[in-house]
Amino acid sequence: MACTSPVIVALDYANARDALAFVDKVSPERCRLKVGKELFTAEGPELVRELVRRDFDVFLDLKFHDIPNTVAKACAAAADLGVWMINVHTLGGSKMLQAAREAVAGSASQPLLIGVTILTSMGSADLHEVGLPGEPMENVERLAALAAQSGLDGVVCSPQEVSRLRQQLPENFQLVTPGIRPAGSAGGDQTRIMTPVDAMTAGSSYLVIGRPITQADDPMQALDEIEQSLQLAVSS
Ligand SMILES: O=C(O)c1cc(=O)[nH]c(=O)n1[C@@H]1O[C@H](COP(=O)(O)O)[C@@H](O)[C@H]1O
Repeated sequence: MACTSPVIVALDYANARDALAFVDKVSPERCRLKVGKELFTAEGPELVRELVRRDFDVFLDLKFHDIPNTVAKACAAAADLGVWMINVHTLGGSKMLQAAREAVAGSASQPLLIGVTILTSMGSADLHEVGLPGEPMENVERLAALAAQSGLDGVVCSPQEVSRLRQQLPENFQLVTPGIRPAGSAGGDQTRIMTPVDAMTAGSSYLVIGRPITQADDPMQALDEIEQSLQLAVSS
């Protein structure tokens, strides 16, 4: 049975043992899983293959950002792992994005190819520091349009930009949103945040959620409460 939940749990654990202790308690129908830089650097592709073998939809979040040739080869290697979704940085520019698109199109498994716009940890002061003028919203709009023109399947953005992007981009364009914080949970290093229900109401396709689940005293209860809030919102 395919997963119908929008929740992608970010497995930001230091090692496979800790990650699998969480994974053992969930099923592929219940949620999707994200493997990012910490876990991948520690454990490599074998853990990714194991999650794919267990039938999970895996988002391999390595945010490739390099010259077009290197990114294309990295995307092809990521696609060969059989993952469901991969990502690249849109700030790599259209030539890099198109090279990534061609590489994924030529792969056997053809994962969804998603472009990171402006990291959800960044506010306007952080953008100005690196020479990007304006507010996060206008930068995200510009980079999302570039991703769409370059043939990507969607973008990573904050939930705060979703309702604007939904008016500008094709209906099937995937809006993948980290920066999700249930009411009362710590923001941590995230700047542009929203609750799970508000993000879905705005039009997010997927909610990427890490610490509010993985660092909770009871991760399964935290996941359960998020799921229940989403179900309540749908039925009300
Ligand atoms: O590409 C991502 O997944 C990503 C992009 C972004 O702009 N912001 C962002 O937080 N992420 C990832 O989403 C996850 C969010 O984790 P929490 O802040 O713990 O919920 C982390 O694994 C980040 O690496």
